[in-house]
Amino acid sequence: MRGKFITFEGIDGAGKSTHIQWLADQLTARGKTVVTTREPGGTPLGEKLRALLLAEPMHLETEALLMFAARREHLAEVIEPALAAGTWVISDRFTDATVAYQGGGRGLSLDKLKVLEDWVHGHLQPDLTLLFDLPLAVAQARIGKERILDRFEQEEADFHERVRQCYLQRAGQSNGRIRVVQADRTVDEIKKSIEELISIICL
Ligand SMILES: Nc1ncnc2c1ncn2[C@@H]1O[C@H](COP(=O)(O)OP(=O)(O)OP(=O)(O)O)[C@@H](O)[C@H]1O
Ligand SMILES: Cc1cn([C@H]2C[C@H](O)[C@@H](COP(=O)(O)O)O2)c(=O)[nH]c1=O
Repeated sequence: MRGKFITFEGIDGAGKSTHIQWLADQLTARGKTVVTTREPGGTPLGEKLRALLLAEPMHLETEALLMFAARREHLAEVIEPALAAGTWVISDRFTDATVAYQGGGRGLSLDKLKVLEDWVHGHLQPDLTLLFDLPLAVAQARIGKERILDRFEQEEADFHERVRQCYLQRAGQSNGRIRVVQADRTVDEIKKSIEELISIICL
């Protein structure tokens, strides 16, 4: 049987990474074979593109095209073969991030992004997307202390607010694919919500 494709989304510092390995362990305990991965990245070429994307200033369309180039490679080398082999794939970000960051944050035309989405994975969408949502101030307080900020994390508050609102808008239009997880709660409370949401597609 084909594996399931689960993605985690949210503004920077929302808590995605904290919960991804935990979910992988939960699914493994239920007998699933699971691979965890991330975007941009997930392949040797994708990781090189990630390093450029997170550090080098570039035109916003170049940024969107490189996100999709890395994604094309990721789909071909990791995601599609894994799903076909019955492995579950959990990805830290996917195309919803491009819509939220390059569309909502930077203002790139959503019509152009839709063309790229249809081209690169018109046949495939995540089975479930967990959107970690929380106030920007909470996310920034969490990451502020511990990181050298990358090119996206260094953007002004308005940028991140637009990203957050774009994610929420897309969730509302997703026919239930994108589930909002209230992320300004304790890790244990969030894990409980994730368990409930995952049981929907584990049945
Ligand atoms: N529910 C929570 N309550 C308090 N702190 C949390 C919670 N979830 C995560 N954190 C902490 O917040 C910080 C950011 O979490 P994490 O790295 O998981 O976020 P992220 O969404 O993966 O961020 P990014 O997209 O920027 O990589 C970490 O220090 C983590 O330990
Ligand atoms: C896939 C994708 C990512 N981004 C941005 C969002 C984040 O700021 C970084 C990735 O860093 P993370 O710590 O691994 O979350 O890249 C983007 O702007 N567009 C995308 O499509």
